[in-house]
Amino acid sequence: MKYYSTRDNQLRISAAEAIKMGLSRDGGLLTPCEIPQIDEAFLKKLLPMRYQDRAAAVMGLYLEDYSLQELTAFAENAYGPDKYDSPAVAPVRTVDGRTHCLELWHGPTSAFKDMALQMLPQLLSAALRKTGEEKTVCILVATSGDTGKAAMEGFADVPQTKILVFYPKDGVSAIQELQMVTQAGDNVGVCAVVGNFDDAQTGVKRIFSDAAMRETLEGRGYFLSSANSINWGRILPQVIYYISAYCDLVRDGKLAMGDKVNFCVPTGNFGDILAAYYAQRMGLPVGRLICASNCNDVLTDFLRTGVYDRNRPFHNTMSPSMDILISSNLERLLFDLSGQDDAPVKEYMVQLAQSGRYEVSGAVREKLQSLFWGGFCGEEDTAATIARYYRDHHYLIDTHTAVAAQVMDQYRRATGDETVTVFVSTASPYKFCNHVLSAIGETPESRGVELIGQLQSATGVPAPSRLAELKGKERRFDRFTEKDGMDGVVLSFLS
Ligand SMILES: N[C@@H](CCOP(=O)(O)O)C(=O)O
Repeated sequence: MKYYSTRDNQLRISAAEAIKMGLSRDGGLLTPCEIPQIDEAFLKKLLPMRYQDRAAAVMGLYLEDYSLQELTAFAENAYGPDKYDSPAVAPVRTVDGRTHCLELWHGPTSAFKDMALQMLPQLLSAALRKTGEEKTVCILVATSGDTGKAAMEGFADVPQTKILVFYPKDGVSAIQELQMVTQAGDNVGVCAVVGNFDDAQTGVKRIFSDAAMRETLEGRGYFLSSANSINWGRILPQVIYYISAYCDLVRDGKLAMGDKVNFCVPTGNFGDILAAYYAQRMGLPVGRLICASNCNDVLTDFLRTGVYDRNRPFHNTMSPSMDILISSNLERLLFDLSGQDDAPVKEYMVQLAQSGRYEVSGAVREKLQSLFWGGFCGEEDTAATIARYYRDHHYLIDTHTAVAAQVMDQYRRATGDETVTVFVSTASPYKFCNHVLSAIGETPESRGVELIGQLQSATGVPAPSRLAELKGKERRFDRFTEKDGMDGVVLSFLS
């Protein structure tokens, strides 16, 4: 299967090349030319399998230039017991008869990003071999908190790679920041940007498409790629867990094969919910995709009106990983809903860059609204939802998961839809101890990593060991830059 770009549907490159490049040279997102179809027979085969084997089977549908043997080995490495504290890898926890929670934070950095970022370095290293690449790849990452740490954890000391992460100064949680600035590895770098996540992501994308920068780096033996969800090698491993969750529900008698399920996904960059959309496009019986935002509600408005308008205040919230107003992966959805026509997509993206706003055609809006439903959850409701889940279910959820849980309720009230719904839990509550403690009625007694013990004592819920181990770790990075200085940081990192 070949890959093309959302801004050039005549392009044809292999999966290995797409993963190696990360982003198309034309600024578009690399996307499979066909969506492989799955049926009940395929799902039945997956039912008794472990997550690792399901992962290899699903990825094999898209990555024709990788053998099943390779993919199986990658999945064993990515999701083994040395990495995941749950043998199920992505367990589905039942809240009530028609509500389940897909927990995606059992990996090494306690966020859903591990699900893809324990896999991507292996796919990328193989891509370097398969394409005969001799230069070193430098992965540039923009993060609003979770991707940066997960990407560094995955790429640390991987041969022929370097990784540089930009995060918004004062825009991530204390524990997310500590996770990043204490990262081990000789090939890693971290830099705060004075600005928000959109500034960091726009800066990274600008560097990617800067021909002069590319030439300079080539002369030094480097080329750039991405570990953000703009890389297809990030999205594909995320498709797996939606299919796997469905199989778990059927296997455990919570759903009959063929019955539809809704997914409610907290999302900022639109990558996680896009993966659910691909699962649905492949033939997974999915009803509605519920897109949950915090008060950075640009996606809610877009799904309700067809107008994307980022000209609005940027809020720093207690769910910082979703503090985003430019959602990169929407571009893949628009391309698909436009019948894989690159012309309208290019036009939307030019308008977005020039005025921060675009409006999709009536036909695209109708398709969007039949597939998706958007809602947002403010700060008070986020805290109240954490408190409610803890009180009613003794279930401790993080701020992002709470946004999803609350928007799921809004959806049910607004539509009366009683379809079984899985809401997605994207991070451990221990990454956001201060807000979680306050939400459950405790007064945080200190800050940052010091609060892990307090949350554990207050709730009896065990903290992920890797987070507990952060205490006392040496801070290796303290660099920061204005957004205009990001190029200089890249050049000095790759000097
Ligand atoms: N929520 C992200 C922001 C980047 O999104 P990605 O899915 O494109 O990597 C984060 O936590 O960094």
